[in-house]
Amino acid sequence: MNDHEHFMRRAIALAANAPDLPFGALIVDGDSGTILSEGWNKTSLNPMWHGEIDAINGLASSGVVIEGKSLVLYTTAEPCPMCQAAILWSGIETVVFGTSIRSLQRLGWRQIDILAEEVIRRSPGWNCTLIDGVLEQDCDDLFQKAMLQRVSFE
Ligand SMILES: Nc1nc2[nH]cnc2c(=O)[nH]1
Repeated sequence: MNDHEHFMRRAIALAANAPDLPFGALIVDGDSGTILSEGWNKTSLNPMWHGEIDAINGLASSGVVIEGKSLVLYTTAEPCPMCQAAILWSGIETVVFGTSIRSLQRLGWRQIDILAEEVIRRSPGWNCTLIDGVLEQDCDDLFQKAMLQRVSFE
């Protein structure tokens, strides 16, 4: 298992905290491999509290000095435009995700139709590398299962 898969497994484990909305995220120091913060979707408390926002807030309130660090964010799903903008503002260099927004839409998830790469493309001078499709099938399965559960309760 490579590092990306290792940390994506952790994002999947974090997503289990929100089985109906399995968006798990963590931020890692890319040089040392230290996990700096972890989060998951808490939109039942606040509609903006996406998994990525939870991890970013956790890092901001941890007191860890981030200057000079190469931050990598792992998330079970491609960041929405709100999260991708927050990622740019946070200086996170690399985002690694599992499921794509297109896959989520295919599985029936309501998503804002702006891809993370489009947010970056429209932000010249802001640097962020996207790495997609890490443990994609495992992540897709999480979202498919959550959607099937949801439909069966309707
Ligand atoms: N990536 C991502 N997309 C979402 N769409 C709705 N909630 C979330 C979330 O927490 N993360």
